[in-house]
Amino acid sequence: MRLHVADHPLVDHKLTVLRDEKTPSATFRLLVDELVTLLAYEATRHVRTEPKEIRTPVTTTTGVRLSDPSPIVVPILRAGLGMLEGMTRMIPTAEVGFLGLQRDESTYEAVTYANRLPDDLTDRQVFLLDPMLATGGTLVAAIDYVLERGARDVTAVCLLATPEGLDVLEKSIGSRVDVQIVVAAVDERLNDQKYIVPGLGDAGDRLYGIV
Ligand SMILES: O=P(O)(O)OC[C@H]1O[C@H](OP(=O)(O)OP(=O)(O)O)[C@H](O)[C@@H]1O
Ligand SMILES: O=c1cc[nH]c(=O)[nH]1
Ligand SMILES: [Mg+2]
Repeated sequence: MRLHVADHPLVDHKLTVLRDEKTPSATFRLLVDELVTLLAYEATRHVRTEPKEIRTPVTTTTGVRLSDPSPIVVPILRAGLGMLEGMTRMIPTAEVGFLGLQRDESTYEAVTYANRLPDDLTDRQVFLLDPMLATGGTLVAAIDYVLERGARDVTAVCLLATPEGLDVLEKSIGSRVDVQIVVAAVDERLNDQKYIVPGLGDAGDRLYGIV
């Protein structure tokens, strides 16, 4: 497993506003979108390209274009939906699949309630989007899901992670496939309710306002 933690003052600034409990949903949504755009730069460093001949006003030259088959971007509902627009703006040819996973409030286990993904993900680059990597249960379930469908090139883009969650991910997934995790920050720990500390609260509720 490869972990990349963004180290950039703009990311830190936006994250601080995001964490503030006084930040309203409208601003929160905007900031999530902006943060994903910044993280996408690193997350797509190895996006597949192929050569493309073009003619400039001066000469012909060989550039690149995003390869076929196109990458597939998968927001994990609900909160991951807030990251979709920012990511597809960066990869306009990407296809979009959906995974609905919700953490059970008493067992903290991830329960799958929806999926709309191609059956065959062989040779597809997959970008999973979820702002919160807390216990790691949700991301492990999502990665297992795409691995079962043949994906081998998987990048997860998250805003916050915990050391505990990253540990779970490494133990569960790390030996099976080389997954890349791109995060804005790794926070201190989980609290007794398995919330990220200092964190930003419930990302889905803060994005969409419905508890
Ligand atoms: O690492 P974990 O301990 O599994 O927790 C992380 C998950 O919890 C949140 O989703 P939630 O279950 O609140 O669903 P929501 O996005 O619909 O609010 C978050 O968006 C992650 O998907
Ligand atoms: O802190 C947390 C943990 C899980 N899910 C969230 O939305 N926030
Ligand atoms: Mg939630």
